[in-house]
Amino acid sequence: MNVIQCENLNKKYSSSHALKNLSFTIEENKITGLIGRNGAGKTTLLKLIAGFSQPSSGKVVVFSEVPFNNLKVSQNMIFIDDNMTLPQSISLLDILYTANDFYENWDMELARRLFDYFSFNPNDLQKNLSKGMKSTFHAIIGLAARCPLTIFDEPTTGMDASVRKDFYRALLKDYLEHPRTILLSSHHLNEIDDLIEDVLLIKNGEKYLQISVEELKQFAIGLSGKKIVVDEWTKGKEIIYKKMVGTDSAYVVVHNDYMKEDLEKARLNGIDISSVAAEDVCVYLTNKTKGGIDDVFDKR
Ligand SMILES: Nc1ncnc2c1ncn2[C@@H]1O[C@H](COP(=O)(O)OP(=O)(O)OP(=O)(O)O)[C@@H](O)[C@H]1O
Repeated sequence: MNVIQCENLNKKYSSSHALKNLSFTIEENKITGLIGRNGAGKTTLLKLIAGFSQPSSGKVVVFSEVPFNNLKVSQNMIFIDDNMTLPQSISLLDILYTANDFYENWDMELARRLFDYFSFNPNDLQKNLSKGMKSTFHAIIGLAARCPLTIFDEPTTGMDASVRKDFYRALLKDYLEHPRTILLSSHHLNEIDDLIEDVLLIKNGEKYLQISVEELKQFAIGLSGKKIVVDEWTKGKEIIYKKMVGTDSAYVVVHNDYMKEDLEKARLNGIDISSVAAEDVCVYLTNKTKGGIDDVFDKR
């Protein structure tokens, strides 16, 4: 069953066209990573799904309903980001007890355990937390609420590496015990590629790719060697990234649609063939130019 369905979704602001004709579906009980560069439209899309804003045109359907101002959607969904508005004058612990009354599936024991594990002071106020602690507290709410649709928009902002790891591990463990539909936007695909099942990659407000992480890991290969030989073996291929190495060698990333035998032949011709990490594939695919930042310097 699809929990989210978007059809030709557009969102225009006065100065920008943030989402352009986005169409996709998200299945129930999957963790999907929403990946895209700064300004790609991730937050805009997540807010439309959450029902916080309305599309300029096109359709967004969540739990078979239009999410804007919709009680069924808001009862079954939680949206976690670093701007969450929480009561400013009640203590952190009281916020958790308030959430306990609000969310049907709330697990107070899990919330307390995580709260203690991350060394929160029950009497602190949310407004006095550091940036990373605030994100961690919001993440606890997102996990313990166990909403059928859980949206995390850049949930790890400000968290240090160790807390980020703990959070992702907690998310995975809890998801395995209590499967639900989770949408997670992140700039760090390398940190979540063991966690998410599918990737929705958006570029300049458009859907670029929606595939499983496993497929993404096979999507591209890197060929390196003498430029003249690499050029020959990548002729007519979809080039995703290209850089010169030294004066006469090159590293080229291409969409992997080679036959096994051809790759063997390329190896015999002195080409080194390597896999490309899922995160790098996304970075290359969403680069403005094939050479990335190197092009700024090479064209002087
Ligand atoms: N309220 C707004 N008014 C005008 N433009 C907006 C507004 N919100 C977002 N935008 C524009 O829409 C585009 C997409 O922004 P959005 O915040 O959705 O991107 P993002 O992928 O979440 O970026 P980041 O990774 O930097 O958080 C950007 O060009 C942004 O400037």
